[in-house]
Amino acid sequence: MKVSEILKKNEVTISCEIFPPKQGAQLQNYKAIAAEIAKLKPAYISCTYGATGGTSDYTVEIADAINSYGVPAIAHLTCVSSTREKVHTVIHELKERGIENILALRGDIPTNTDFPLPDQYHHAIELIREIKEAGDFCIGGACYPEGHPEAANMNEDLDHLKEKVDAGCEYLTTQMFFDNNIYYRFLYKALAKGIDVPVTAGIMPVTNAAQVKRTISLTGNLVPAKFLSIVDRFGDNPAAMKQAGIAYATEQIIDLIANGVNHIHIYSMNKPDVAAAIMNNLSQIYVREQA
Ligand SMILES: NC(=O)C1=CN([C@@H]2O[C@H](COP(=O)(O)OP(=O)(O)OC[C@H]3O[C@@H](n4cnc5c(N)ncnc54)[C@H](O)[C@@H]3O)[C@@H](O)[C@H]2O)C=CC1
Ligand SMILES: Nc1nc(=O)c2c([nH]1)NC[C@@H]1CN(c3ccc(C(=O)N[C@@H](CCC(=O)O)C(=O)O)cc3)CN21
Repeated sequence: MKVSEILKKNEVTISCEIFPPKQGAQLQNYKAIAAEIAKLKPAYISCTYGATGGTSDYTVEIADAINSYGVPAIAHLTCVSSTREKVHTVIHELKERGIENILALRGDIPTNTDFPLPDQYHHAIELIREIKEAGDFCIGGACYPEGHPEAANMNEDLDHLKEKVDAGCEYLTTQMFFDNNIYYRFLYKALAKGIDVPVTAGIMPVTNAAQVKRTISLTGNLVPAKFLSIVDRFGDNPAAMKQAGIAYATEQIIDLIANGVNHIHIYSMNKPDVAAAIMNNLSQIYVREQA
C-alpha cells in the first residue's frame, strides 16, 4: 500500500524506522527485529539505506520482509555516495519486489571522499525526478524543522523543500526534534511557502546517554534544557535513562496529537522493546484493529 494513501485518511498514524544489518551481520536477526516491530501494527515501517554503518545492500531485503509481515514498507534510498547505475539497479529491484514506497534522500556526505564527484548526484531532487520517471512509486522526502545544517538559512532550505514537493514528493518526514514548538513553527513556515503535503513528525526516543552525542552529530540540533537535565540525572543509570527517554518521547507524541498532528514517525531504530513501550503508553490514543 502507498504511504500517500495511508496519510490521506483523517486519523492518527504512528510509524517506525529500522536500519539494515551491517556487512557480515545475520540478516535473519534483523528480519526478526522487523517482525517484532510489525507485531505492534505501526502504520508503516521504513528502513534506512546505509545509515549508521548498516549496509545499503540489505535495505531491499528488509523492506520486502516488512511487507511480508503485513505492514507497508518504505525503503530509504540515498544518492550522494552512489553512481547513477547503482541507483537505477536498486530502483529496478524495488519495482521487481513490489515495494511501492521510497524515501528519496541525498544522504550524508561521506567524510573520506571528495564531494561533489563529477557526474554524480548533488541533491535529493535529482533522485526524486529519476524515481518519478522510473515507475509508479510513492515518493517521500526529508525536511528539517531547525533548518538543514548545510543550508545558508531556513528560507533557502524551504525553497529547496518546495522544489522537492513540486518534483513529486507526496509527503515529508522531519528530522528528529525535541521541542514540539520547533515543529509547529516549521509547519507555518512551510505552509507559507505553499508546501501542503503531509509532514510526519519524527520523534527519536533517546534511551541511552551515548545516543545524545550521536543525535547532535546527525542533526546539528541543540537539545532543550529539559532534555539535558534528564541525561544529566539518569545518563549513567541505563534502566532509568531508558524509562525517562520513553516517557519524554511519549509526552512529545501526546502533545502533538492533542494539537491536531496526526502523523508521527518514531525513530525506533531496531529497538522493538522501546517501540512497544511507547505504543503501550499510547494504547488508548492510537487504537488499531485487532487481528
Ligand atoms: N540514510 C538515511 O536513511 C537517511 C539520511 N538522512 C539525511 O538527510 C540529509 C540530507 O538529505 P536530503 O534532505 O534528502 O537532502 P537535500 O538534497 O534535500 O538537502 C540537502 C541540503 O542541500 C540543500 N539543497 C537541496 N536542494 C538544493 C538545490 N537544488 N540547490 C542547492 N541546494 C540545495 C538543502 O537546503 C540542504 O541544505 C543527509 O544528511 C541524509 O543522510 C535523513 C534520513 C534518513
Ligand atoms: N543526518 C542524518 N542521517 C541519517 O542517516 C538520519 C538522520 N539524519 N535523521 C533521520 C534518520 C535517523 N537515523 C538514525 C537515528 C538514530 C541512530 C542511532 O541511534 N544509532 C545508534 C545505534 C546503531 C547501531 O546499533 O548500529 C548509534 O549509536 O549510532 C541511527 C540513525 C538515520 N537517519
